Amino acid sequence: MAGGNNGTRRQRPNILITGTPGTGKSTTASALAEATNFKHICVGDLVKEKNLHDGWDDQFESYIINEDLVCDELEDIMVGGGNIVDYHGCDFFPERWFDAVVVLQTENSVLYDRLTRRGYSGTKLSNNIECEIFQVMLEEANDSYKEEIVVALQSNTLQDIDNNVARLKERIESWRP
Ligand SMILES: Nc1ncnc2c1ncn2[C@@H]1O[C@H](COP(=O)(O)OP(=O)(O)O)[C@@H](O)[C@H]1O
Repeated sequence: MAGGNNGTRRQRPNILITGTPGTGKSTTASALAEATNFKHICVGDLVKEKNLHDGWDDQFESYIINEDLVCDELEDIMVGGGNIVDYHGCDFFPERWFDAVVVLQTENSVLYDRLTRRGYSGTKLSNNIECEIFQVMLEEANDSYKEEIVVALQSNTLQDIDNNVARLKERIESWRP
């Protein structure tokens, strides 16, 4: 993990929202960005838009993200704070970028339905369900960031989204450099 925490220089915090695909990162991040006037950065979309990848992976049916290009692209933006970043991974970002790391979690049956509706099937579907069962994203967050900034939140219902956004908004508003 590169660098220490020099977040104290930011006037506003940066929040990372992570979790297995389908847990509601994008929905939560965009609602939170709207509620706080922060910038929502969907890393998946950025990778596609700016070609920050090394091609398409047929097996995983996704782009092979180029982590160095993503970090270079975001560095200047992150320095200023006020960002809500969403991505289904967190171990390659510089630790110093984030003041809170939120891991969204969803019950297996609920996640299964969401991913099926999204058109996932076969290995792609089972890989993602396993990722959630084994809490891979929570473990990655705990391995990559200080315990006190990692928070796991349930994302099963629309009410959960409202609660999570309200809670995170409060945390953002009470944050001090
Ligand atoms: N907590 C939730 N309750 C109900 N539906 C949800 C919830 N979170 C996400 N969804 C729905 O599940 C789908 C995937 O959500 P999305 O935000 O795109 O997930 P992610 O960004 O983690 O892949 C969307 O159709 C969204 O409306």
